[in-house]
Amino acid sequence: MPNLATTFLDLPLNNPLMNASGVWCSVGSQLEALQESEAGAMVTKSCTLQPRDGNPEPRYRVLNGDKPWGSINSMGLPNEGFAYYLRYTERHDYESKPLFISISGLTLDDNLAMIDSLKDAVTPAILEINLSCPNVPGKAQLGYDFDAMDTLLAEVTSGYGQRALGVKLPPYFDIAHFDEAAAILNRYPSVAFVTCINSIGNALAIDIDSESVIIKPKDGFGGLGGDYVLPTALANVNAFYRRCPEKAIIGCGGVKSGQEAFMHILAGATLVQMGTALYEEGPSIFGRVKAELSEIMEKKGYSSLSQFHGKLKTL
Ligand SMILES: O=C1NC(=O)NC(C(=O)O)N1
Repeated sequence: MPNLATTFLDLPLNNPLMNASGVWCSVGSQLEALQESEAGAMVTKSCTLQPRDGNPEPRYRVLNGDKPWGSINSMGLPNEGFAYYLRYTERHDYESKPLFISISGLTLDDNLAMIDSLKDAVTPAILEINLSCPNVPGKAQLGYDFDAMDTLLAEVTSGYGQRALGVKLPPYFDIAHFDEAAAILNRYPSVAFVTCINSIGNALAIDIDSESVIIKPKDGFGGLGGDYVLPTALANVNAFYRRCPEKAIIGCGGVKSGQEAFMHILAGATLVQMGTALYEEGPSIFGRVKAELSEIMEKKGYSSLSQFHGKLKTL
């Protein structure tokens, strides 16, 4: 029986699967469901300092109906506010699985205020800073502004006392951008992990019958997830895996079965997050994907993740 156990930042996990921030993790009942699920770890919804309602609905849709190829969303960072998730970090059962807390401050000061409280709380929760929400009207994705990202990381790593933290990146599509983003990240040793990718920002889905967009915010422009983004997600995982040998990579994007989880791990991901597929199937997905990954490993004769982690072959 293959062993799906792994470690992340020296913490033991019984498997590499977890939710993507934003999916099934905004309120206590969802977080408790993840706690009870077979996920190996879990992350909270990216929070802002104050609670937010987010964008008007409809703001999430699956694409191509009965056989959905993915999703489009423009949630707009709806969340209960930082204090709510900080309170959850105080009641999480860390023995059962690690917890990540995701923050997405609307300003640098908001991010620094949240980090200061987190540092004082001395919580075991692992900080993932979201640099890539594409859906707050008027707010550019930090991950696409390299100077701003560099400034933020300098302030944040120092504000967090050089404690290990990670960043959630947008997808990049140019080798020069992989090089430049990795060069910035490598200047910050306390950036211990990189989560690739967030949704592909500002896609546009059209319904031919109504001749209309299908989500309300931003004239229908929203982040793309699901099958559509798998090749881009794998490329970003592998690009940062190659460029950041001292950092762990968390893969996110297009994972709906053991197959894509295997691909992400082969490409260099230590942990694998699920978004769209979790949104549609619910937390039972973790048991299914665990079994599928285990079956693939069995067939290939792998008894542990380390036997194929990062071992993607080239031609
Ligand atoms: O970082 C984010 N990525 C998304 O695709 N959607 C959410 C959101 O809109 O809140 N945030």
